[in-house]
Amino acid sequence: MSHLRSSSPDLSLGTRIDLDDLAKRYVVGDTTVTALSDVNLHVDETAFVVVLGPSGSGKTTLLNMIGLLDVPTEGRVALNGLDMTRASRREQFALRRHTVSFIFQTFNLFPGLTAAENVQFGADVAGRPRTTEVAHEVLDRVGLGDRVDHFPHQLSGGEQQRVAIARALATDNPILLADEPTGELDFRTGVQILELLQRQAEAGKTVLVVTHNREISRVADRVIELSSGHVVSDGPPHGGKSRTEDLHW
Ligand SMILES: Nc1ncnc2c1ncn2[C@@H]1O[C@H](COP(=O)(O)OP(=O)(O)OP(=O)(O)O)[C@@H](O)[C@H]1O
Repeated sequence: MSHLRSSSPDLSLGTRIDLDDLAKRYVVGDTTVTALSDVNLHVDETAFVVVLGPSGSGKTTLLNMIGLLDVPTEGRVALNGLDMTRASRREQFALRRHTVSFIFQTFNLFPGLTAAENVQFGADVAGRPRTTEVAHEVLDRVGLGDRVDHFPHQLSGGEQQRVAIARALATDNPILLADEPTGELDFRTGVQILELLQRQAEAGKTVLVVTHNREISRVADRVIELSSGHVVSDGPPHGGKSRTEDLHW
């Protein structure tokens, strides 16, 4: 994989995710936990994709595989057609840096940095030029142009999640991976965050949201349902895609 250079701008172009015959097993003492098995998944559209499943079904493990944060026990993970299971750590680092961005349930902002500095950090990590301008531009885009100098503790939960989304957008990476991004938020704020994520998919990103909340899956373009580490269904939401106004939880 010598074509994979750490600073290659080509790496950020695609949004294709391929998981082939994937399995992940954890060995703890005498017990082997199968977190994922026989997973075959292909995402090559820019879309709002929801991975739905109950607690322990393997959602976070799946996200970690796609985000190259962990390696599978069996099978293949490819991003933009590049087989990451055969790549060196350095090559994985390069691809991760230019392809995926993460959004977490608990926001994971740096408490000692302002909103703008948190977002600028994302742009810096991705090696983008003019990161101060980028930070202000994306904070404007998520509706926080008037909060740039606020620290996380001076922001509401929803605003903190917007900063986290802005930090992910500041990387300009094509795939956004969000683990229960509305889990800490009240219903109304959660819906606003979903709308913001939907807009990113409409603007050309692949947005993959992991949740146990079936209601959220109603507004997805595609729902991948996990049960005990298996993909049990994959397609548009039952009854068609709903509008966020029709959600209740
Ligand atoms: N590092 C680990 N070591 C051992 N077992 C693990 C590890 N990580 C996850 N597991 C197990 O793998 C299974 C899947 O875990 P995972 O966190 O992916 O599920 P999840 O669907 O994201 O759950 P939740 O919604 O509760 O976060 C669970 O049975 C869990 O106990």
